[in-house]
This record gives sequence, structure tokens and C-alpha cells, in this order.
Amino acid sequence: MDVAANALLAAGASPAMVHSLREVPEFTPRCDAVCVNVGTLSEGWLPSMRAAASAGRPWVLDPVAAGASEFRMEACLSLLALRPAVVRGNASEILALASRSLAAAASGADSTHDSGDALQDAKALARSTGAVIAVSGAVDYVTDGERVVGVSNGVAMMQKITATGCAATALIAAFLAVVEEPSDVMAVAACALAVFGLAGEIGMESGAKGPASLRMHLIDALYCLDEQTVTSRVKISLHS
Ligand SMILES: Nc1ncnc2c1ncn2[C@@H]1O[C@H](COP(=O)(O)OP(=O)(O)O)[C@@H](O)[C@H]1O
Ligand SMILES: Cc1ncsc1CCOP(=O)(O)O
Ligand SMILES: [Mg+2]
Repeated sequence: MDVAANALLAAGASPAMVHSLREVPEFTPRCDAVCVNVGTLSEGWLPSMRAAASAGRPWVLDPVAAGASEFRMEACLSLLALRPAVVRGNASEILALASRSLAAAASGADSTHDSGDALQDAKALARSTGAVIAVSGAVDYVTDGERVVGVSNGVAMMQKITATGCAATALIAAFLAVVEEPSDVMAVAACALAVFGLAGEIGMESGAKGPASLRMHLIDALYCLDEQTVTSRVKISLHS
């Protein structure tokens, strides 16, 4: 929550981290977009997540460790049925969701697959759910089930900071807040991931020595990004 909220603030959004079922009906109608992240899932929080997802706002799902337990899988599948605009997960999470089965290899919140391994499953999941699916990794793939966009920004060290995936998903929600056309959702998800990856690149160039200093520099880079840097450095390509 710390990394995600600070990334959102640095990018110019206005985050609020909300769990209580009593608060969700008051909070969500005022939100321009909602991010539901099952990272620290509990029985008590799941009804809040379902309520937030059902509030009629555009929303994004982060299926953290979806394949790690029956409870997470069932929770993620029940949230998927509430029609997220975007699902952003790492390759292992998207593979687990697409097959609706627990990961064969024991895995927690980190991926044991490359994003390319999950591309066909991501397309199938997009077609079956109607959501845009974003699989993160060295290349982030974003698909609506037919078209595929690849985003090549980012540095490998981002995997060594916990919650970079959570922050990337939260940034997609922030970008979703300004979408006017449903057909723009895929482009918006790709742009958010490109901007986040670019902030990681600039953070690394700013003297990061490891995960802790990259975390600081990445958030600073997000805060300092300007249009010229973004337009000259984003690496987004259309795949066949
Ligand atoms: N090998 C890599 N090279 C460049 N960027 C990466 C790499 N792996 C992950 N990223 C970036 O790190 C962020 C988090 O992705 P990821 O580690 O896949 O998510 P999660 O934290 O949910 O496992 C994304 O912005 C992604 O593009
Ligand atoms: C380590 C951990 N455990 C529960 S949530 C979480 C963070 C996951 O964040 P990310 O998917 O961005 O690495
Ligand atoms: Mg994650």
C-alpha cells in the first residue's frame, strides 16, 4: 500500500486506501477509478473488495498470487465475474487465472514464468472475461483478446522491489480515470505500464544501487517526468 499510494501521488493522482465495508459505499462513488488488489487477502476484506468492484466505477484487478491457494483463486474468479476493465498480473498469476487452477510449482507473489509464456492464455482470458489483460515482465503484454501491444520499458531490478506490480496496477487505474472511450482502455493500460517502466529506467540511471534506492528514485522519477521525456522514451509496439 505504501509503494502504490506513493507512486500514485507522485504521478499526480489522489489515492485512498480503503478496507472497511462500512466505508466502501461512501468512498467509491467519489472515486474516478478503483483498484482492487488481493495481495493481503482476508475473509473480512473480500466483501469490501466485491462491494468496491460493484460500485459502478471503472476498476482494475491485481490478482496477487492467484495460483497460491484455493481461497485466492476463488476470490479472484469471483472478482473477475464483476467485470474489471483491466486485469494486471505477472505471468504466473495470469497463467493460473486463465487455467482456473493452482500453480503447479509452488509460487508466492513473484512470477516463476516469463510474460511471453502467458501471452496466449492472456488472450484467452481477455476473450472469456471481456477485460483487457496486462501481463507484466521484461516485456509487458496488453491484450483485449484480439490485439496485442508490447511495452518494453522497465528494468529487471523492479522485480526486486515488493509492490512494483501493485503500483503498476494502481497507475493503470489512475490512467483509467481519464478514459472516455471503452476502446481506449487497452492503450491506456499500455501507456501506464510504459510510464511506470520509464520511471524505473530513469530511477536506475539516477544512481540506484539496489532495490531500496531504486524504490526511492523510481518515485522521484515518476514525479519529475515531463511530456518530452515520455514521448521520446516510451517503447510501445503493436504485435501481430
Ligand atoms: N525483467 C524485467 N525487465 C524490465 N522490467 C521488468 C522486468 N520484470 C518486471 N518488470 C517491470 O516491473 C513491474 C512489476 O512487474 P512484475 O514484477 O511482473 O509484477 P509483480 O510485482 O506483480 O510480480 C512492471 O512495471 C514490469 O514491467
Ligand atoms: C509480498 C506480498 N505478500 C502479499 S502482497 C505482497 C506484495 C506483492 O506485490 P507485487 O505483486 O507488486 O510484487
Ligand atoms: Mg503482483
